[in-house]
Amino acid sequence: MCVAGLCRSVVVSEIISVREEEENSSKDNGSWRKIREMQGRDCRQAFTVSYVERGRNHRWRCAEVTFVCSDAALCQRWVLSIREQPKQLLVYINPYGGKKQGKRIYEQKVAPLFTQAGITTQVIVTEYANHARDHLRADAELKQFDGVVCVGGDGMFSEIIHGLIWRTQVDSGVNPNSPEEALQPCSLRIGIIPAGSTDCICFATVGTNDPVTSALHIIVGDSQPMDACSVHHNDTFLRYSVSLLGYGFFGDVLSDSERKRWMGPARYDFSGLKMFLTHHYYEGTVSYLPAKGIMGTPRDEARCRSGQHSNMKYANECGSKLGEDEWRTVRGKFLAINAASMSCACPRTPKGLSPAAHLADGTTDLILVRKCSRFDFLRHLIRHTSKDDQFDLAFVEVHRVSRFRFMPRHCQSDSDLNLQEFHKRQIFGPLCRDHPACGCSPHYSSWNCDGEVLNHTAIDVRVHCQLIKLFARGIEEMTVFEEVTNPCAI
Ligand SMILES: CCCCCCCCCCCCC/C=C/[C@@H](O)[C@H](COP(=O)(O)O)NC(=O)CCCCC
Ligand SMILES: Nc1ncnc2c1ncn2[C@@H]1O[C@H](COP(=O)(O)OP(=O)(O)O)[C@@H](O)[C@H]1O
Ligand SMILES: [Ca+2]
Repeated sequence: MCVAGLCRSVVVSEIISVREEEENSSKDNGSWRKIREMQGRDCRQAFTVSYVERGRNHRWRCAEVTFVCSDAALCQRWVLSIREQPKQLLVYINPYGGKKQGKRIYEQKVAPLFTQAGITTQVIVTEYANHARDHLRADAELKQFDGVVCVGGDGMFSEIIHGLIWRTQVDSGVNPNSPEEALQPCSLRIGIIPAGSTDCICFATVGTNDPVTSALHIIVGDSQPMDACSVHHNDTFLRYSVSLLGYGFFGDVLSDSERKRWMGPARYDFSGLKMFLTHHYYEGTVSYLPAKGIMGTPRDEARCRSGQHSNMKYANECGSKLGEDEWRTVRGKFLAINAASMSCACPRTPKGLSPAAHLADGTTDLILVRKCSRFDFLRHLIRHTSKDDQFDLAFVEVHRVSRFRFMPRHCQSDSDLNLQEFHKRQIFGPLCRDHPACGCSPHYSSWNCDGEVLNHTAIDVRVHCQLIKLFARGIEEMTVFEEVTNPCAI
């Protein structure tokens, strides 16, 4: 089918909207006359298709093409051809995330696209922390929605999954508090409109932090399954994590930066530099269950890409219980203990904390950075921003695991303490009890759990394969184009 003499085609699954052109419409600015001149008098039907056009760096934009034909039935089939797209969405906006632009970004860039695509919305601008989580847990009439949209950063996304996962378990009679329970996957998809400080979950699942691109992934109804870890302390549920669980460096950066929220996203640079200079290390024991039956390792060259590895469920996942004897243990002094359940790519590190990690394979990559010199730690950090392998250093080890535990050194009673209580005690005592005057490392760091500080240090982490779904498709290989469907052929 030709437009202005050019043969054009559109990928059916990337149609945003289709509208019939009315011949006598008041909006007709002579286009029908032009269509007739070029296509002949037989052309009685025309329709305009809005579709996804790819730009640079995984960005999507909306483009339009008008098709003409003589056959009304063909035209109708096109109008009905849009595949399952969401029709009703529940939108939560965090007005205080990132640079406080969430509301403006949604109203100016996203809402008009939803309207064009015929999507209706219920919009809730949050009024306090955990507003969205609590609304999803108890109040939201979820049956009427095809998905939930989160406008904010990783912390806001974390609220949404906590609400949704909890609600799904309670509705299906699963005890969300038990670390041994197989959790019920959430059926509603979540869309992320990036409006936070790091926005790593959006970047690692879409390839860019661009609100329009994210809105278009929602409109075309993309679906990307994603793993989530449950974090427990002594059989008490603490939180879920989908991206980074970090103790030591990333935990300290987060807790320091929370006191500097007024700085906006720059707080992470400030606290990052401060914590790098402080150079604290922490002692403890990490035990882990290596992932079984896996098809890759954290040292692979291959990346998690759309339609390839991102949807691989490894044999170990969701699966057979591994015996207690298969646990491995590492004791030592660590600058950082990180678990990356996805690459954790973000503008700070476009390849990510664990570049070969997969979104939906039922595993997390456990990265142990042992105590080393400041210079060596800097080498490790800088490698996140270059082609060099950040794991190819003597003091770094990385394991693909399905479960892990951490126990800080020092007395059991300390590690059982709620961290707030522990920090209170520290105010009245020296940081290091062994060497009161030396100013060396404190005993405990805290865990950075997708950008939220955890109150306990001793934790038990289990990966739940494909527990949630996003309106995304993973990062596309730049050279790969999907099969193109010519409208003449439908
Ligand atoms: C000298 C060059 C140093 C380069 C360091 C590169 C390493 C950066 C890794 C960043 C990993 C980010 C993982 C994502 C974490 C987010 O969940 C969390 C909260 O995000 P948000 O809610 O949007 O604010 N962000 C962080 O914890 C920030 C870590 C920044 C560390 C410098
Ligand atoms: N209305 C609100 N007022 C204050 N805090 C909020 C509000 N809505 C959400 N939050 C909290 O703000 C924190 C940070 O949100 P996020 O969107 O991740 O921004 P950032 O990326 O800048 O950290 C989250 O912990 C979330 O629970
Ligand atoms: Ca994973």
